[in-house]
Amino acid sequence: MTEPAHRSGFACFVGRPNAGKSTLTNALVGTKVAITSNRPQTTRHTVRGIVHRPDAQLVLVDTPGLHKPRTLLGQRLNDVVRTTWAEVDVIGFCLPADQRTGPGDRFIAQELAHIKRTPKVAVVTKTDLVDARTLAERLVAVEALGRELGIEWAEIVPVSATEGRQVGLLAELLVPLLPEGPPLYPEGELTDEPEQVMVAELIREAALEGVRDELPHSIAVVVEEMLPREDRPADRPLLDIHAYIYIERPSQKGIVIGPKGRRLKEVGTTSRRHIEALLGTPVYLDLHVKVAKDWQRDPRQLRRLGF
Ligand SMILES: Nc1nc2c(ncn2[C@@H]2O[C@H](COP(=O)(O)OP(=O)(O)OP(=O)(O)O)[C@@H](O)[C@H]2O)c(=O)[nH]1
Repeated sequence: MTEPAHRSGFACFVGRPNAGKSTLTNALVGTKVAITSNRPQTTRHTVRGIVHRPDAQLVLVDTPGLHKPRTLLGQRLNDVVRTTWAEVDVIGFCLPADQRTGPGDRFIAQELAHIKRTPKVAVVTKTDLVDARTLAERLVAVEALGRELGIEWAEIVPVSATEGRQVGLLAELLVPLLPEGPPLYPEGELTDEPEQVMVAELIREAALEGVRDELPHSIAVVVEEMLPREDRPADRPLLDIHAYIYIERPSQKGIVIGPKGRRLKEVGTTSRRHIEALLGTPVYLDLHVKVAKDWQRDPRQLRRLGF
């Protein structure tokens, strides 16, 4: 018997904010690469996780949520999403099991219906949050949504990323939808997102914690420099990271820094812990807060801030 051909390609998960895309990416890849949170719209950059298997390599592209654009930033994000959709080999449409199909899902599904060539897999996420009967109803509703909009689901798969339920099955079902080809990335590589971008995401995540309502979308982070400290013994390395937290108005400074700088200190401690876990090396983190006026509306600033 001949071995089946090796397959490789790209997949992206789409879905309304909080649908569980990042968590699913992490569960498939097995390492924390994308940023998750219990609040919507934390995933701004295209973060790839790579599933290496003997028979296939699946490159996961994690896109930001598609949403009604109100600012230049919103428009850019939507463009990124559509470009990604047209380029991948398979799209996973994530719908949370614990919520009915809403206008947000419908909006995305309508957009998806225009992308004819790419196979679409409906992934019903967070199955651990519902009973069997509700899950069955959701699966039927998802099928009906596809029929109504003229989308032919290649598969409909219920998963729980946090419990690891059916995550392996999802990978099994995605692989045959990929084209035949050799691995696209060397083994061992989890993501091709530059480390600095991931570090910036971790800092941004920590900076937003607890102040999201006051500062929605007003925080951007740029890592200026990441350098190994010189004159350190080989067994005790230290990575110096210098980063700026950008806000839009001077009045927001107080919120980020907090009384007597306590909040900023917390942000530093939390993000340093996450960065150390990500990079596997001790880190010295130097954080500064800067005002970049109306950065969301200024193309030059947006580019500088990585959007
Ligand atoms: N119980 C349960 N919770 C989940 C599961 N998957 C994700 N969640 C939770 O749902 C929330 C949103 O998950 P994310 O993975 O950040 O969702 P997302 O779709 O990437 O969200 P955005 O980045 O906002 O687009 C987080 O609090 C997760 O812990 C799951 O399988 N079961």
